[in-house]
Amino acid sequence: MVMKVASPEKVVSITEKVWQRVYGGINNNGYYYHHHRKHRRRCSYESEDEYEDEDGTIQLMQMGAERSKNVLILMSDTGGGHRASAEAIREAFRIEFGDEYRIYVKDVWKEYTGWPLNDMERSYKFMVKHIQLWKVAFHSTSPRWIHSSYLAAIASYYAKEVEAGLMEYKPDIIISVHPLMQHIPLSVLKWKSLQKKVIFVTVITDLNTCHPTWFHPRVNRCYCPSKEVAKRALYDGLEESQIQVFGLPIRPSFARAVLSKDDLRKELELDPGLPAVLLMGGGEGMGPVKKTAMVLGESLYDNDQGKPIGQLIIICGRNKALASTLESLEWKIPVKVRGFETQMEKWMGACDCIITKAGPGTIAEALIRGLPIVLNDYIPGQEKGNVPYVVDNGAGVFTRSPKETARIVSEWFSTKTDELKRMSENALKLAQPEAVFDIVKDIHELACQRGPLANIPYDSTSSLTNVI
Ligand SMILES: CCCCCCCC/C=C\CCCCCCCC(=O)OC[C@H](CO[C@@H]1O[C@H](CO)[C@H](O)[C@H](O)[C@H]1O)OC(=O)CCCCCCC/C=C\CCCCCCCC
Ligand SMILES: O=c1ccn([C@@H]2O[C@H](COP(=O)(O)OP(=O)(O)O)[C@@H](O)[C@H]2O)c(=O)[nH]1
Repeated sequence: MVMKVASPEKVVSITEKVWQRVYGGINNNGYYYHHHRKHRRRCSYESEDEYEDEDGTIQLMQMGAERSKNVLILMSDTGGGHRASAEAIREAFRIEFGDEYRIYVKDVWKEYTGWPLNDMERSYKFMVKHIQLWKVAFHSTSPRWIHSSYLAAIASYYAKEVEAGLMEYKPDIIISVHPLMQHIPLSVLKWKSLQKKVIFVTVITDLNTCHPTWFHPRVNRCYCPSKEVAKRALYDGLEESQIQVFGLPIRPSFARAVLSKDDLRKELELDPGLPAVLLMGGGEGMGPVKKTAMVLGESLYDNDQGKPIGQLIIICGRNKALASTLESLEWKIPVKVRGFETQMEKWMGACDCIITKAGPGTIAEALIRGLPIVLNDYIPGQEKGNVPYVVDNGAGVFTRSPKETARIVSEWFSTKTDELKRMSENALKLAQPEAVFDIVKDIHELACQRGPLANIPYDSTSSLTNVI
């Protein structure tokens, strides 16, 4: 719908009225003069030609079409990967589309609901510490009838709170990057008759053996990071048209980093000449980090020559106890112990290989940096399949033994440098640095196909409490 008006003052007053009706306020950027085009990538229905007017009368796009679209990314800090992917998507939207999208990254469960939804971080940490418990929880909840009924019950119990949490951000698009954030919000959208208006997409952040809660038949798109996951999605009942395989979304700073290894080492105060191994365990510093560090501290020291053959960087993430224990130790080789780092692309860029548990985010980042990977642990269930993904593609090895890990890295730094090089090349072949851009462009396409903004009546829909 195009509205013609005689003067700018008039435009403002009509716009104001509509903004007030739909959003309860005035948005200064929410109206559109056809000579004022802000971003070349805007949806084609906003093209200048369509709205050209010979007499120069100012034309106004459909109300709200030029306002920023609200995108709500649902995540939880259960591990570090969901936040990292959410931030990657936010950054890619900003790079590709400027202020056309306003992005909110939120753990709506934590902010708005009660137990157990608001306590997932702690429960998850507890469960993965008692790994058998996690294994049972993961596998026993895999059948659809079990997780669907359980999540439906939670959805009804917390309907009002989830509704408030979602509606606060007035989303035009909802992106879930978490396995437990499909069913409940989609139920709420259905109850509010908003399903046809709000675009809902899932971005899966597990590379292979992901939990079936990721797959919900009512999503507009399900972005799978690998063909293996896409097969699972099809098997679980999603249509081919719902599935896209681009890769796991990694922060654009990884794809766009330009600094050389030498410069990074200078900046991070590392030894410029010694090969470097990065040791980590996801956002929470999990896995056999301490034991591995201690064995490496010995094996990377050449006793015959009385000098180190490598240096060690340990990133402990949010595990403060681990960081302070490691800091208190004496080392024969150069060692850097760090807590939670926000510029992982720099630390990875300064190193020659990595030792990590099989976290999908860390793996995908290491592949982009061409780092051969020693996988020293995995969480049963969702991380199990990441091991063959790396090993079968020749980008790394798997061993749970700290001694074996130390032996492998020492050889890579001395007698087997050719193997290190070959694995680095294989890692680069597997890398998908553009995935996050492909994902946001596809979401943008979906938004364009939906046409001008739907004027979603967030304020006027009846409360869920009347529906349930
Ligand atoms: C006989 C059966 C009775 C069923 C009763 C249900 C009891 C519910 C108890 C436990 C729930 C267990 C949930 C298992 C499904 C989780 C799916 C999954 O894959 O989760 C993974 C994430 C963390 O992922 C990390 O992400 C990284 C990605 O970058 C990376 O992959 C890393 O490797 C991963 O570790 O796990 C969670 O988020 C788990 C949250 C723990 C929830 C704690 C229990 C709280 C109870 C209920 C919450 C409501 C949801 C219940 C869902 C039940 C059905 C699935
Ligand atoms: O100090 C740290 C440690 C980890 N990470 C990031 O946290 C994510 C970890 O995700 P992964 O899937 O590997 O494991 P999870 O922590 O989810 O189990 C990766 O993007 C890491 O780069 C980070 O930014 N800073």
